[in-house]
Amino acid sequence: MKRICIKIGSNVLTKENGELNTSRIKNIVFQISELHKKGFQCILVSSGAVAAGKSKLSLSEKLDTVSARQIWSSVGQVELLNMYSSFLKEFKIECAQVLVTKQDFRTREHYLNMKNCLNSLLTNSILPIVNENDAVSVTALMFTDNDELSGLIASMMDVEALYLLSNINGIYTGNPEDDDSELLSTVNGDINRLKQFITTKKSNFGRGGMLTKCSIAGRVAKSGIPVHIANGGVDNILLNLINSPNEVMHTSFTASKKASTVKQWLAGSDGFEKARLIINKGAEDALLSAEATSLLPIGLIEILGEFEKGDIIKIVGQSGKVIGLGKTQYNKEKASKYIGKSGAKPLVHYDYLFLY
Ligand SMILES: Nc1ncnc2c1ncn2[C@@H]1O[C@H](COP(=O)(O)OP(=O)(O)O)[C@@H](O)[C@H]1O
Ligand SMILES: N[C@@H](CCC(=O)OP(=O)(O)O)C(=O)O
Repeated sequence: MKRICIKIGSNVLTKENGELNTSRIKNIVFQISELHKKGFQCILVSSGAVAAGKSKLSLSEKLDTVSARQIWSSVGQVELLNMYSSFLKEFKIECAQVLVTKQDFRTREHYLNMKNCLNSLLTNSILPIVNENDAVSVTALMFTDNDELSGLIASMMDVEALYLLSNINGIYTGNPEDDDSELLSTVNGDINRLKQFITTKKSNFGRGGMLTKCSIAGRVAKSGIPVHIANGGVDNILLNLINSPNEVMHTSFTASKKASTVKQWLAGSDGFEKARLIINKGAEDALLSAEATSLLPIGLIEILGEFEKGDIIKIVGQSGKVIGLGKTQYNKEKASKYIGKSGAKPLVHYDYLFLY
């Protein structure tokens, strides 16, 4: 069964004034129904709630931005799901609303509950429509945007591909409006070179911007899932991307070797680390070499924060470069005794290490 995750940005789903774009949503639903007929399982991560609510409700300017966003998103979400649900019914497809927060990815229990729910929906041919629970997810607890959420869902559900549908054809080598900017068709590996091309400009209701989109696409591709950025405003873009990708303007992030489910989980755990381990150059070179290498305490310079056995930690080089995320084999107290010393077993075993 081919399983894919499709993320659709606010600007694809709404008109300039923020109202939901019914013809666009109808075409998206049509494409999903066609994919269902071809045996695809689809997970839809849909933005658009805040925009839809904003177009419906004008609020007092005195109202603080958090409350305004909570009102708009909770009212807009009703509009959004109602529209999806009524259009899907024409194809005899049921949909389900799944609202999540970043915290739900922090605890293994919530993570597995979410995974079980999505698997159960998919095996019953129900379309899960996932969005951030903006009613409770405010300030620090938020995802950067639904690109991040869709990357976490893609890793968690081990999909065949992640499609990020935006209001742009893909990543350009400069300002997309400039004639001499070219569309990048493929991105292999290191995404740092893309940063020179990307401006902080966002679409009207966009939250994260292209830089966020790229870093998430790069991480998901590194964990073994191909990612495609394309223009959701083009009719049948998804069907064309899947059926004849070479004829469609888009940017594809080539997937590395598929990581294990544990590594996929670690890949999505950025921000949930309990501590940071500063490692020396020798350890950094060893971890980043072609050899499968575990992190030994002899390579540690400093431990910032507390951790217990089994906690997630972030590994950082002396230069400040983030090397990866890992799950510890023992706690900080024991690790501290072995900093810079040989003779201890690996603090992070290779099987529980995700390298950027
Ligand atoms: N080099 C670039 N190539 C393509 N888009 C870019 C680039 N630099 C900045 N952008 C901007 O990124 C926007 C898409 O990001 P975002 O607003 O977060 O979209 P979405 O709402 O779909 O997540 C585009 O509308 C474009 O204005
Ligand atoms: N939960 C928010 C998502 C905001 C968001 O990530 O928007 P976008 O950057 O357009 O995908 C909403 O539904 O409006």
